[in-house]
Amino acid sequence: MSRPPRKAPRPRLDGARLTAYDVLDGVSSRAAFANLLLPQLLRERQLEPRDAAFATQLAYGTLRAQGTLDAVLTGLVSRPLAELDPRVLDLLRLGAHQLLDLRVPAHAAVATTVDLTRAIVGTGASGLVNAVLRKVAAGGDRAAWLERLGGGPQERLALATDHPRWIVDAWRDALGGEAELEAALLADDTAPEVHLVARRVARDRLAEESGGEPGPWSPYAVRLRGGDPGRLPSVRSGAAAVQDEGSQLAALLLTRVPLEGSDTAWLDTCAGPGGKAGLLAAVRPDGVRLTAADRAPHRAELVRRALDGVDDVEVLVADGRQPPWPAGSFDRVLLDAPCTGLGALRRRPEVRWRRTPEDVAPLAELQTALLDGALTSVRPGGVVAYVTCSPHTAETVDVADAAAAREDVEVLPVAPLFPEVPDVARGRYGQLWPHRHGTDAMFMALLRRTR
Ligand SMILES: C[S@@+](CC[C@H](N)C(=O)[O-])C[C@H]1O[C@@H](n2cnc3c(N)ncnc32)[C@H](O)[C@@H]1O
Repeated sequence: MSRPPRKAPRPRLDGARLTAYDVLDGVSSRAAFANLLLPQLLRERQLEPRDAAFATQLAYGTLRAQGTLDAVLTGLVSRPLAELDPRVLDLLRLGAHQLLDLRVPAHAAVATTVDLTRAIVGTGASGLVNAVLRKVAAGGDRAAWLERLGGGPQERLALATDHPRWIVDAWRDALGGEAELEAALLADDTAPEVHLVARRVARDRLAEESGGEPGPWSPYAVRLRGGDPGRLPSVRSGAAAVQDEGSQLAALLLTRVPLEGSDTAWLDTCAGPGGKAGLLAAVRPDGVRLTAADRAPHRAELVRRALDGVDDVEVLVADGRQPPWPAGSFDRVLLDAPCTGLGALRRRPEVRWRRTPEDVAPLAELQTALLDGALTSVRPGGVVAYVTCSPHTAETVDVADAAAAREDVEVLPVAPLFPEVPDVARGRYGQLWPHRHGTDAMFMALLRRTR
């Protein structure tokens, strides 16, 4: 009996690099979100902590640096990058990131990427990857490549900080100049700390339980240095939750002014998945009923779960542009509007390359209609907090200014309501920044219906 021919041994693939590649592939071929896919793969594959950390660094770093990596690769392949097999492009980016941004020795970065290419795409492609990555290595480190790529100061800043040019321009506009621009862009490239919100547990007890520190701005915030918040008993019971300290301030803004007359009906008009509604439910005075609505049934379901067991709340599926409740039903309304999410780029490394300037105008139109709906929902004398996790002027100041131009609307300046938070004023409105406050870049406006 003849023995079957032995298969050539497959190179042992490096678990961290394979996992990073699978994240890049999920993002480019299925529009996956890296911050959801990566933890799932790490759980399934049970990588050693060191490998898991390396996979995270590789995947997030490659996704963030895509623009710079593509600028380098463009000159080294004979075809436009868009015409390459997308798997090959992801592998080239993964290899180039190790060569330019990490202290991985060139031979290791090239050899491991070639092995991956052979296993994932085939031998033919591995030759191309080998040749291109050798040219990347021969061109020196990131600084040398940036010098070679040239461009004007703004283009260089975009490449050096791994941001698309249009976002650099939007940041400059929102910051009012160059002074903090580079610091703001670099802060966007740093993984955020995990923040907790103490909803039905004392903040000090939560800090003790988690080993974290009280947050500097929100009286409910705890900032963690590490560890898995999902293991904490308070998080498991729903007494605490993961929530950026900036989002906590944005929800608290709604509560910071006294009202004349009734103050018993609060509305969160875009509530899914329920983070801010959870905090509002916890901090409202006795006798206040909270209504939380979302247009998407599955998002409303998430709100229902977030508020499970909480008294005096109602969760509805409703379109905030055409409120189904009578006009003037509420004393306070939070509108945490759908937006580009450009203020949370630290959390979602691929979003800066997925979003385009064309996304902004339709969102601004939706935000304007939602703010109109929120102002219809609030009674004369009541307040609307308009917040976004984007600092882009068209989604923030422009939307709020347009509403403020109505004769029945008055702007309540935000900064005096947060005396403990430095440098929060953006004119009459409020703006948090990662580089200033260690939070997402949340925008906040507070409007009162005068009649
Ligand atoms: C920024 S998220 C809200 C986050 C939420 N406030 C929190 O803290 O967890 C925006 C939400 O608006 C919802 N939305 C989008 N268009 C809407 C509309 N026309 N009416 C009501 N909700 C809408 C989306 O489904 C999404 O859940």
